[in-house]
Amino acid sequence: MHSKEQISHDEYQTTADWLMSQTKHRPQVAIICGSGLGMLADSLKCQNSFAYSDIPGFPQSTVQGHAGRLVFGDLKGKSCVCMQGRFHMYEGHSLLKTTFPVRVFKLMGVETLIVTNAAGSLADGFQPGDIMIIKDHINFPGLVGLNPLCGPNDEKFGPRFPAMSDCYDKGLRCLVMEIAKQIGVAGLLQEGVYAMVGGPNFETIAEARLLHRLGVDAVGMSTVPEVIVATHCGLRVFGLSLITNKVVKSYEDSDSVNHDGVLEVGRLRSQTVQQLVTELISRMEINNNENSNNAS
Ligand SMILES: O=P(O)(O)O[C@@H]1C[C@H](O)[C@@H](CO)O1
Ligand code: HPA
Repeated sequence: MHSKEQISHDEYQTTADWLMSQTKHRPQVAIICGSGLGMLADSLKCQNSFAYSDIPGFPQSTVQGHAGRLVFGDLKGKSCVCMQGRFHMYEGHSLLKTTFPVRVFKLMGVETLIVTNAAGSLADGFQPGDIMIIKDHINFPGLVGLNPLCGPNDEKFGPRFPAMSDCYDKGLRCLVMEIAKQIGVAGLLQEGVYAMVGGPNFETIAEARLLHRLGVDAVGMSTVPEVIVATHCGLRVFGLSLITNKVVKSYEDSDSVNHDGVLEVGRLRSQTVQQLVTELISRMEINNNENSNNAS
């Protein structure tokens, strides 16, 4: 059972200490790359990278389009760490394991987490290739008790009952809207609600209709556990979904979604996503509390 598994504070600290012994970078910003979005790491300068298989305590990526590499580097004067590949519940990882890197980042001094994902759209006005700023989420696994915060609470990371009503930072969302206007891609930008489902199968038509009626704008199989754990330990969060497909909602529709198509849209939009994230990092304010955090 997921909720019986525990990871001690010392285990997170061991991984953080190992990484800090292997790199001089002390990241302020962490980026998690969604399916097909691993190129976000390419803009980092003075890179140090580590295969997940070499990092003590790290799970392994098994999904195509998720390289399984942690890349440290500088971007526009900010120190960053980028996960080229994330962990999904459907791969068989517990939710604690899928979110393991987030707490490690916190212990390394990260203060802002940028999450990206590939997602299918339910909202009528969205098109494949659109980029949705996440303003809120619905945690479907969480509604049935699958939450990374289940089990004993580690007060050193955060409270037993954390608020989730403002987990996607409003200032960063407005900043990205502004950047999109300035770089001429505002027409691609949407804002909406992301819902996490367990996967790995894509939605049935009845499920798609249910999600649509519930007000979900985009659906995917990740991100929410990472955001919950990040919010719990006080990280500032920004999230975006690349809309890779429309979720089929009609029995008359002959379209169907597949992972190769998802990766293809990632490739097509990679430059725009990279530009938005790079400008965001460049312009965001950082507290400069070098490696100081209250989670240690
Ligand atoms: O890691 P993300 O959420 O970007 O991956 C999405 C959801 C599935 O893992 C996969 C389906 O194509 O892409
Ligand atoms: N559904 C769930 N996850 C996804 C989709 C989708 O349509 N597209 C990309 N990830």
